[in-house]
Amino acid sequence: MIEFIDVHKTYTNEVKALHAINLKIEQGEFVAIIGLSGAGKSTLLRCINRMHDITKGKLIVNNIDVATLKGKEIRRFRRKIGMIFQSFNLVTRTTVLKNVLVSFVPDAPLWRKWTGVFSKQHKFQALTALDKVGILDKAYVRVDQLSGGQQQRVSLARTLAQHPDIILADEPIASLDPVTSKQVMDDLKDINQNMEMTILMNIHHVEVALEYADRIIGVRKGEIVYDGKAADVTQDILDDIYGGKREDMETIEQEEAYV
Ligand SMILES: Nc1ncnc2c1ncn2[C@@H]1O[C@H](COP(=O)(O)OP(=O)(O)OP(=O)(O)O)[C@@H](O)[C@H]1O
Repeated sequence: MIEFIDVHKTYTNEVKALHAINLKIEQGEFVAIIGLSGAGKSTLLRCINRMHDITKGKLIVNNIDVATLKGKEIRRFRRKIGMIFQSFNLVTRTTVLKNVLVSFVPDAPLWRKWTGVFSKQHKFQALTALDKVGILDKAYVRVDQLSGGQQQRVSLARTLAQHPDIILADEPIASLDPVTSKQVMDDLKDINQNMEMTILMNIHHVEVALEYADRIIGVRKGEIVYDGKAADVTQDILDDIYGGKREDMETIEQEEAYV
């Protein structure tokens, strides 16, 4: 479970990115975080695996108080939290398989890291993950010879090979065409349903968020303004998340009342 208890995040430049966030996400949920650019979506996601430190409140992930982790504990903790990015974060000049095997590096003995020799078991796990996302046939192909969608699948396979409890997806389809986006979203849904991994995703494509996620969290100016079922999201709710149109309307109505 992921639990935010009155979490605040202020960056060193005084930008208040998160304000009084209270949130509980149960294991196995598929959640999409939506909101305008700069609303705080990435910050919220990146606090979960301690890429950013929170400045106030408490953040509990799988019964661990994230702020108390130090050094090696952070690395161990992160192994249970996979992350995929808009930019895929792959080493493009090497093979797909080697990119997936990298997920085992923290566990590998030092000599294996130096020589790049991985155990049969790790290779089997990496190939299984590639099979799971439908690109087993690309295992020995260099990443720079793959399409964007295939590269995102490699990144997903690398995450799956870790067997995480949680997958954080930061704009996973932002640089993909609609057809490839659908394949990646189908993969995420399948992983969520069949492997019971929690998926927490930042996304600008509202229609995709509503189609795939079970729960929507709407963030505006660092605050949660909607938290509920995707099926219950209305146009009014979207207007509220994206720019406070309703507030503007109320102001206009009040001004008109004075004329
Ligand atoms: N490392 C940082 N240092 C200082 N300020 C930051 C940093 N990262 C983000 N911010 C600021 O914090 C606020 C929230 O940013 P964040 O990236 O979380 O928003 P977002 O909703 O993910 O935006 P986008 O959709 O454009 O990715 C913004 O005002 C941003 O400029």
